[in-house]
Amino acid sequence: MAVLRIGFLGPSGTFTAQAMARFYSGQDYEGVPYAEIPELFGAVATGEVAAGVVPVENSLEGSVNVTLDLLVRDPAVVIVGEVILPVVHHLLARRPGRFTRVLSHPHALAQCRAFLERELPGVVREATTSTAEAARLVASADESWAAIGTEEAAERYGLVVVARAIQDSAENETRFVVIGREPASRTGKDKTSIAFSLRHDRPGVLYAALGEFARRGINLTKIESRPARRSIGHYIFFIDCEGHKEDAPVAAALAAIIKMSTFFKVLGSYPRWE
Ligand SMILES: O=C(O)C(=O)C[C@]1(C(=O)O)C=C[C@@H](O)C=C1
Repeated sequence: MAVLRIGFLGPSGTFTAQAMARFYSGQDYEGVPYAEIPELFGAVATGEVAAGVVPVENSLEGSVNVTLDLLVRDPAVVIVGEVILPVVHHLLARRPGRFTRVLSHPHALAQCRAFLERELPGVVREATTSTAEAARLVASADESWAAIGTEEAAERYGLVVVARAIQDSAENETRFVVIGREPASRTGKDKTSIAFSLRHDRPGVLYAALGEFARRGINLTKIESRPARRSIGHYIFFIDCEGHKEDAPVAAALAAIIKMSTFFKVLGSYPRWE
């Protein structure tokens, strides 16, 4: 059988690469790095790769907005799995010293805010497309540049770990989703992700929508709203619930919500990460 080609937010040494390795452990696969999340969605949609792994939310910083927006907008892509990983950041450099610039993914810089304010006040923070890309750039830059990233990135790009575990919380973790073109099959331990916009024609519609889950005893694992990218006051709600969209109670709740919605999309039903 042909080796599975799996897209991930690269280059090698990102947290997304770790998530891919966990999800596909024991399987014969080849990781294909993409520098940007939209490009990776495109590669999954066209079949250039069989599936892709992207970050979706972090326990300190919240959602990865570009991923949520693409899950809503891309008609060819569904969530087929999830991975939740502890995220431990290190300060990486060519050698210890005084730093003038620190590079990383904006989410990583934000997850280390307290350390940066305390230990590197006034040092310029520069956003990169991933933590590993920051390490790759620092490896060939001035010695006063540092990166925030994984130990694996330090090894891969020839850097040393200057400060360990610099994230604001020891409990820091990121949830990743695996995206594909064909829905995942039902396992009995599934989760369903939906996105919808509600009609504005009567009070209490969000309350009514949540009630459809509550009165069927369906547990929600996430609720979030994002701007619908129109004018103020228009939102898209993102809900994750336990169960598969074909389980009778979930199917009934979703059917009721569709009737209250101006937009509705099942982003996927997939095995829960445990
Ligand atoms: O840059 C990386 O290493 C990534 O995999 C991206 C990412 C993110 O987008 O949140 C993933 C995990 C961490 O939360 C920090 C960065």
